[in-house]
Amino acid sequence: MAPKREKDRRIITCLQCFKPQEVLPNHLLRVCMKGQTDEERKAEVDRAKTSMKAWTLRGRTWDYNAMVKRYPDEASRQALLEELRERHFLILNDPKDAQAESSHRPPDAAKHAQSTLEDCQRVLRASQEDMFGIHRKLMDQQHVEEEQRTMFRYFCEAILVLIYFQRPEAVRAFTASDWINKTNVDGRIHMELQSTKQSATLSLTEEDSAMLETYFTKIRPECLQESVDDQGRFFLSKQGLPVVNVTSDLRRLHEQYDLPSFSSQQARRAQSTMPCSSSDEPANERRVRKQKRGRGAADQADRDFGAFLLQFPATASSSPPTKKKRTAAGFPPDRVFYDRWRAVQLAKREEHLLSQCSRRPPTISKVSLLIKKEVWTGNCPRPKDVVAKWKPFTRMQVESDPWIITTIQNQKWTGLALKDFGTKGQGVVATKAFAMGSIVCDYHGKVITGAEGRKLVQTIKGDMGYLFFFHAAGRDLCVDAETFPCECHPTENSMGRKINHSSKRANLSPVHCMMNFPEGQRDVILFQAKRDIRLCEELLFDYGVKRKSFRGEAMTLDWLDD
Ligand SMILES: C[S@@+](CC[C@H](N)C(=O)[O-])C[C@H]1O[C@@H](n2cnc3c(N)ncnc32)[C@H](O)[C@@H]1O
Repeated sequence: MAPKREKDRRIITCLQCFKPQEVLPNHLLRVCMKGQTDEERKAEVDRAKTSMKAWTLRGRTWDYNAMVKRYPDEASRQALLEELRERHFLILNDPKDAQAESSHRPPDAAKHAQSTLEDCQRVLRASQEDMFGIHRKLMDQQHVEEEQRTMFRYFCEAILVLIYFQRPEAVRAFTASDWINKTNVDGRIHMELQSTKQSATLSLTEEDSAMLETYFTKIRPECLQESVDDQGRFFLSKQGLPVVNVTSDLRRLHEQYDLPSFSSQQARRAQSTMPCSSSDEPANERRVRKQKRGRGAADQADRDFGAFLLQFPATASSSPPTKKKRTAAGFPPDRVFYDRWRAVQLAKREEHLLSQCSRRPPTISKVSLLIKKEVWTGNCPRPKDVVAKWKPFTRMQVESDPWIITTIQNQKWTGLALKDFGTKGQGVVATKAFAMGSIVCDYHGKVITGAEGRKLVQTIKGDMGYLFFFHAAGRDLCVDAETFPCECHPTENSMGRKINHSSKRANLSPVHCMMNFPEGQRDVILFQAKRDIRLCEELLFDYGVKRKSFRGEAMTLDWLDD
């Protein structure tokens, strides 16, 4: 029987003797800090709590696949693996488990013997391959049976219960908002379960997080129904109702794989009380494992994903390596690298599509059209994902963007119209919505730089006609705003120069760029949307006019985010 422990007591490691203590203050008082003051002991307790918290946040789960990548040497890796097992770390994708699957204990034996963590987590390993298959199908937007979707949800619930030791109640109460507010810290996904009575912080591996994300983005939205109150919960039934019984879900997952069922309580008990030492493994099982793990498998395990990518470059247009090709090249026959390869390709394809809509965010129909033009048979990005990933330009993209370069030359900016604003004269309005970060147009005119520009900056104050910018890129430069229409476009309305001033309602920022024109680089002032601009809104920028008596317009330029 498991030793009696108070229900929610947290074990904290004493940083003096490095032994875990149930009641650290008492331990310090009696043993490690006997002769010291209460304040010193209190400070020590705080120090130990902080250390424990940091350890919990960093996680105690190691992924064997990540270890293979980091420690290609088989012998050192095995030594590390043994050490970690002895210290009761949780090893994901442990090669030891793969062989243990077929020889699981019958239900009765599991009831009587104290369950190990491996027993409790067996269902995750047994179902992993199937779940990756469902994950892949969902990513490919292929049809996934209702039953498989439900199993995938059970699997995600089981991850939280059996790997992260959450109580069924906490999993039930887990909300979409908890998930949305997660953060990535050094490759671990930190998430606060705010909705539980005692808020808990989980530190998920990227792999586990990817499964939950797939549920969240591909399965959950299909369950949402307008007439059903989902209470903002993360896990929903196919009717869109919050899941009620996580324990039953777990049991059904076990039944599906013909495995004895393990409860969350058993998993927590196994985690806190059962050693998970390699010596638990019967000698004959170990031998069988060694025999099964032939030289080929060891070699495969030593190869990392980087080598896989070198062998099979993942570009937007490349075909995925078939199982035959993967195995012929000495890589594992399973789909772990294959799946990662497809994820890399998907990202490249999204990048490729986004590069064709760099100036402004695309619409879903535009992305769908772009995808149609490609000859991709599978692994197609979803238009709405592409739209969601659109980001404002980086400086480098802007400076070489062919559309912007051409449009500066021909002054045919789209989505802009002149409007009469009475006392302030004409102004420019948006005839289409511009998303924050979009390049709207340029401030057209001859740019005067160097000594001449500096002289103008110093002497021209008070003269109308020059919109002068100073200290752009560490230099003084002015734009001739007097010659209108400009010499290069005598018949065109240069929209940028018709934009009125507002310091409070400015929706554009002037930014300085060195545009890469075919004839060479040139200074250009572009207007970038400071925020989303609505249809029919007047475009305004801050002229930088500080005093009424000052008749010129001056400003320091912003920089585009790199
Ligand atoms: C670059 S032009 C803008 C276009 C100008 N409204 C026109 O009709 O040609 C700058 C001039 O517009 C007028 N202007 C711009 N913003 C204004 C404002 N907020 N209020 C009044 N006049 C303004 C001023 O006469 C200013 O010198």
